[in-house]
Amino acid sequence: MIIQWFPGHMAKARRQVEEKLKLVDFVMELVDARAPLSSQNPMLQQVLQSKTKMIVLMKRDLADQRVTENWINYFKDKDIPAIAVDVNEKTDIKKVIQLAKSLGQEKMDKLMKKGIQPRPARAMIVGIPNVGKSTLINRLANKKVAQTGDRPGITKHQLWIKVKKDFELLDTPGILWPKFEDQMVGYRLAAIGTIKDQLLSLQDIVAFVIKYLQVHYPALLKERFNIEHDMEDMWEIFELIGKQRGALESGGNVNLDKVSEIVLQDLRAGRLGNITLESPE
Ligand SMILES: Nc1nc2c(ncn2[C@@H]2O[C@H](COP(=O)(O)OP(=O)(O)OP(=O)(O)O)[C@@H](O)[C@H]2O)c(=O)[nH]1
Repeated sequence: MIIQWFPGHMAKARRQVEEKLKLVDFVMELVDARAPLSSQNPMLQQVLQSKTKMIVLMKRDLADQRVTENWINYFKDKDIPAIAVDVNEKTDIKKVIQLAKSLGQEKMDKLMKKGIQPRPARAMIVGIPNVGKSTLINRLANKKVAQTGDRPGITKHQLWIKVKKDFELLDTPGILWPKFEDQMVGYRLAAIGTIKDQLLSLQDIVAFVIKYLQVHYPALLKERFNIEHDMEDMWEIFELIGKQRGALESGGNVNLDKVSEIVLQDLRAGRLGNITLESPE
């Protein structure tokens, strides 16, 4: 597999997350609802150790709702509270706050039993690049929310966002790298736009997507590109799409990279329909 993060980079990211973890009671791990396992960080569990976490499946508006429900049950079976979110839905944001408050409350109850004074529960958001960390923080902060100010002895500029009177959020998320051990993971992450297209062959990513759609979403593929689920010749498929969408070179040949971009743009924008690229089964 050609994708590599510099080990130094990873170590630094991990250290930064570990530092911030000391400040919080629980963690909100953001994953992409279109590929919830592939977009998890492989080392987060080790980093978290016994810290409580909840999972937020982001971008549910682009994912397949039925599969998203399966994923929520999958995590719940592992005793991890999970919730799916479209950041543009206010009710989703409210549900995140409710769930976070209940986790925070559990934590506070435990601390109070040990004689510690009640205080707001604190959480941080972690996730791989582009999963929606900043957007969710902004929605939770809801702009008018006051920030509680620097706390001494902690990295400068680190602020607590007061989401509710009993729930505060660290204003900077923890960024962790995705896992690349498996080529399929790479394809899924590239398809949803988490990793740069240049890291894998654009045409390979699209061939992966088309094969997946032929098996799992044949009707959507047929509707958007008029491609049958049993068409095997990838060259023919690319040609068909290229001709439909005018992705041609000067000599009239189909431009394969242009076709690839069209398919990926359609997929990422949800124009193909609601699609999830991996299932719990
Ligand atoms: N459709 C949809 N798009 C979303 C959702 N949440 C975030 N996005 C989009 O995803 C993209 C990435 O969001 P960011 O908040 O910048 O992601 P991030 O995790 O902070 O990214 P890094 O700064 O790279 O670590 C943006 O274009 C957001 O608008 C969602 O629920 N639905």
